[in-house]
Amino acid sequence: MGVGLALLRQGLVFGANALQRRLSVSLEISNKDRSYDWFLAWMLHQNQQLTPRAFQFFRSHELSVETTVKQRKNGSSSALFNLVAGPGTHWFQYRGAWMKVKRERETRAMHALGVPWETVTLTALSRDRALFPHLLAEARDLAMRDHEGKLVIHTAWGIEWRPFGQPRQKRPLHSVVLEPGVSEKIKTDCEAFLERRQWYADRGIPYRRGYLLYGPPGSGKTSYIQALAGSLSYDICLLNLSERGLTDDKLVHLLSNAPEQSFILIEDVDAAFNKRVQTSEDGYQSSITFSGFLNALDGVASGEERIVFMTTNHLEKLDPALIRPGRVDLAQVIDDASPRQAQLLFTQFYGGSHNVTGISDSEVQALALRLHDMVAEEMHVGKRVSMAALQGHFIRHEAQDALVSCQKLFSCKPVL
Ligand SMILES: Nc1ncnc2c1ncn2[C@@H]1O[C@H](COP(=O)(O)OP(=O)(O)OP(=O)(O)O)[C@@H](O)[C@H]1O
Repeated sequence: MGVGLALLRQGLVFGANALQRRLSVSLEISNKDRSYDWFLAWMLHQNQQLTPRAFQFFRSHELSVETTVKQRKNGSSSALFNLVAGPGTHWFQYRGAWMKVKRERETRAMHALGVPWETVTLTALSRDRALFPHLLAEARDLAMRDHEGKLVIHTAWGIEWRPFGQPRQKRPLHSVVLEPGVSEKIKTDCEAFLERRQWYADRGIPYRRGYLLYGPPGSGKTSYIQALAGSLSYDICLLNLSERGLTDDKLVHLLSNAPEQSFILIEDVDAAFNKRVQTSEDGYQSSITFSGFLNALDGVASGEERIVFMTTNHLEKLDPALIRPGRVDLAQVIDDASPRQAQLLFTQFYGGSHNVTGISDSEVQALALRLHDMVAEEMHVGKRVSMAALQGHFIRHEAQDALVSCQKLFSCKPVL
């Protein structure tokens, strides 16, 4: 009797397993893969839409919170709390099939950035294998739709690039006021490069272009690069050379595996390689070497497109090896406010549709002209002001008052 029952039990277990194998398909997605974030965002989206027949969560008791901070136009911000399926088991229905989501977190092993490894295992109670590609394609399309018309900033995650934060509203290129012709020069160069892929291939020249924007802090270097990326529908890959754990090998990998249609942005490149030894402010010496960095910039000769933007406040500190043609093809100074730039920034700020001060546009123009003359006079005696300082000043003052207290913003600075 006992033997019979044991056999029956074993038979049932075997049968149930066989049935499960035949009637269900499973898919494992780890947070090493890009589709992991897409899938979680898709789950969240479905949960918010709550289209009961297409998608339905069993009332789950294991939740995680995802907080998104949204900046409003008036500068204030609000936080949205979204409850997503946390580690544990959840069920939902997709295209008529029940699906089990098992989200697991590995607590012992951590990712280099202190993020635990995670996996979600999806098991569909259906024999239809096409469900997963459908679901993943939906999740990817949703993520792409979210990014459409927006600027995505990626940062390095170990040897991978991952989107950092929410996609941002693109900044119009004209809102970064540079000296006449400078923006056009850089944009035209970049566009000409993008049209010459075949030209490079025919001559066996690696298809890459390097830009260096140099000048004092707050002159608009970063803002311009981001606005340019947005105007060309490119993303930004922000590379921090001082990051702990970054090695020469990882750098080569990151530079050769940047997402398509993206600029690689390396800020303050002088700080990273002062005197060819790489140190950060707290004295930490990373394992990247200067020659390793140059090799990574050169990369292996390949047809892959690569556009690198570097910025610095101190051109004189850069090693000539770094700024030779091939590594830096176009170097452009982006300086403190010129009289013309200050005038334009003023009219952009207070004039046209932004005119909420009640003064006429011609009065705004007249004030802008006075600012133009003030900047010219100050420059004459060796005093200058950054565009960032002017912007900050305009934010705090009405058009009529802006000029009164403007003078104290100027300080003596060496001319580049
Ligand atoms: N030329 C400019 N036109 C419009 N706004 C500007 C300009 N320059 C700076 N700003 C404003 O000042 C702020 C700082 O600018 P940004 O970070 O681009 O300067 P930066 O040159 O990259 O500075 P740093 O060298 O310190 O990194 C931004 O909010 C930007 O809007």
